[in-house]
Amino acid sequence: MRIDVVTLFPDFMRQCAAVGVVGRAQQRELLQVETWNPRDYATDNYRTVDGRTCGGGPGMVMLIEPLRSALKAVREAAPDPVHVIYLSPQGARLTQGRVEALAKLPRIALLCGRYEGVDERLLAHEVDEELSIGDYVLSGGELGAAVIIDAVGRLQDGALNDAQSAEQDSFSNGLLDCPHYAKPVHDALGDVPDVLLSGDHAAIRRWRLKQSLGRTWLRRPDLLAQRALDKESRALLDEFRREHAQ
Ligand SMILES: CN1CCN(c2ccccc2CNc2ccc(C(N)=O)cn2)CC1
Repeated sequence: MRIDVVTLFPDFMRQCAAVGVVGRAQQRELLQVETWNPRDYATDNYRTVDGRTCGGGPGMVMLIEPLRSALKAVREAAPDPVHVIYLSPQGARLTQGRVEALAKLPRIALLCGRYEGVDERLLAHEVDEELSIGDYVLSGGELGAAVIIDAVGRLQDGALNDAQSAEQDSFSNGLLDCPHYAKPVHDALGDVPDVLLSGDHAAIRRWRLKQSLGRTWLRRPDLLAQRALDKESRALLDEFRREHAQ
């Protein structure tokens, strides 16, 4: 998969994509992340990328031309069609379901707004989808772009050594993750639950599922409401709720 990022901070974006699982996915050529700086496509001597807000008001707006030229260069850089995403507080909330759909595309481009945002005419003609990573205000779209690069990059085939970890990820099965423990088995902070030391893998799987269900019920009942539970899960959640009520 190829991801092109249009941003005034290319070094920052390249660093975000160079570390960890995503960096390794790039080394394995499972993922390619390229950056494009609108300033390189500004035609005036001052490399201007922003303009005064029409109608008055504080702040500046990103100009059409440098962005349009940068996106043209993005499209021409490779044959596959590009799905252009704009990160903004006005976008649809990003979910794991949307991430999984995006991860299947051959190419996406991430347009990162700064200042007060981008000229609406550019958005209307060049952007396919507007996404928000959450209901809060950031100084630019780059952190949203970094989130998408990571969430989509780690899902590329071969990016994760243990395919299961992608499956067992919280949100992949619509539930919050269960607790995790490492040695020492006994610590001043407490002990590792016995079941995890039992070697009984069926019991361990049930315990983890019960913990995921219980935590989701306690912390994110909205997620539980979205999910049909099978017989086993309903029984485990009832058990958890009985224990929790006592
Ligand atoms: C003070 N203004 C700065 C510019 N900003 C703005 C406006 C439009 C587009 C991009 C931005 C960049 N900011 C973002 C971007 C994304 C998110 C998100 N939730 O995904 C939050 N913030 C609006 C606020």
